[in-house]
Amino acid sequence: MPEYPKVQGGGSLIVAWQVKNKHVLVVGGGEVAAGRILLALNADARVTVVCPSSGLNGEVAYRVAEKQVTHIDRNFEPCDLDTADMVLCAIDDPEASTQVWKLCKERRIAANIADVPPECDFYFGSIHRDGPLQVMVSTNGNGPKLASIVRKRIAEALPSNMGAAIENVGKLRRKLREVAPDIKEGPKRMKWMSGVCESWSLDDLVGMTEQDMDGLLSHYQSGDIPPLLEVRMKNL
Ligand SMILES: C[C@@]1(CC(=O)O)C2=NC(=C\c3[nH]c(c(CCC(=O)O)c3CC(=O)O)Cc3[nH]c(c(CC(=O)O)c3CCC(=O)O)/C=C3\N/C(=C\2)[C@@H](CCC(=O)O)[C@]3(C)CC(=O)O)/[C@H]1CCC(=O)O
Ligand SMILES: NC(=O)c1ccc[n+]([C@@H]2O[C@H](COP(=O)([O-])OP(=O)(O)OC[C@H]3O[C@@H](n4cnc5c(N)ncnc54)[C@H](O)[C@@H]3O)[C@@H](O)[C@H]2O)c1
Repeated sequence: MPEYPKVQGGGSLIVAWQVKNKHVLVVGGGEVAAGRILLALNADARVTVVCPSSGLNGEVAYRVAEKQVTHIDRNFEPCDLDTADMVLCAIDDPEASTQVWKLCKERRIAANIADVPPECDFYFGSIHRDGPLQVMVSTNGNGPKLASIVRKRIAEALPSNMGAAIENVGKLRRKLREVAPDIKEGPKRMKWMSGVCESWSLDDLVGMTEQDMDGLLSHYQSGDIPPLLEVRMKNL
């Protein structure tokens, strides 16, 4: 019998949820809401905030004034859910937030009620961001402060050019798909791309210019992965 991975229940399904152009409703306009709004905007969501103007904190008021978010100037009403794909609730009124949660469940809308784990379809985590790189730490409700401490340790351990390297690899992968668009090339493309990531250093990946990429890609057909210096010599 082969050894298969052991199931470790009690975790979360960690995914990178694509909310680009989806409607995210944020209920409340305080400090926690400000954090949720930024995270949703960073993921290119269309954000609506429902909260009386008098309750908006400085950051949320700024995003309203800059038209980064749509603002509904009153307390939450059930009709606010009509266009929502996701709801993030961060209000200081437990009864009202339980009401928001119940309505979301009736309508099967994914929701997070800040600080109320039984009223969350998903938890937030502590996030490190560096360009296209995102690292999220979750302690699955056990210790949010520790999540933040672990996230800082991970971030300190990462090279400072990691995000830039990933950005360049993204460019190279898109170019590779132009050079070898055939769906049947999938396995060859993937093997070659993994080889580049493994054999080139982070500094090579960061320093790779458009010309270097084209030079490297000219070796794709043969399957070779020459070092960066060799690619540059050929370009001379
Ligand atoms: C990670 C982070 C993301 C974010 O919210 O953006 C986040 N909480 C953060 C901070 C934080 N929250 C709290 C403290 C005080 C110290 C402490 O209690 O540790 C601190 C520390 C601080 O403020 O520095 C209080 C707290 N939080 C929850 C409860 C209710 C409960 O536990 O029952 C209570 C009240 C407990 C009580 O009354 O005693 C619940 C949740 N908080 C979560 C996420 C989800 C689980 C995440 C996980 O387990 O990994 C979950 C389940 C639901 C959710 O809200 O999504 C963010 C750090 C971001 C960063 O700094 O990087
Ligand atoms: N998960 C976390 O990291 C975390 C951290 C701190 C606090 N919290 C929780 O998040 C909630 C909000 O915290 P905060 O510090 O942002 O509070 P806050 O007092 O700064 O903000 C509360 C906001 O809710 C608005 N509001 C109240 N009732 C409303 C309603 N019915 N409709 C629309 N808006 C309404 C208020 O006008 C205000 O803008 C609290 O329940 C708190 O326990 C979570």
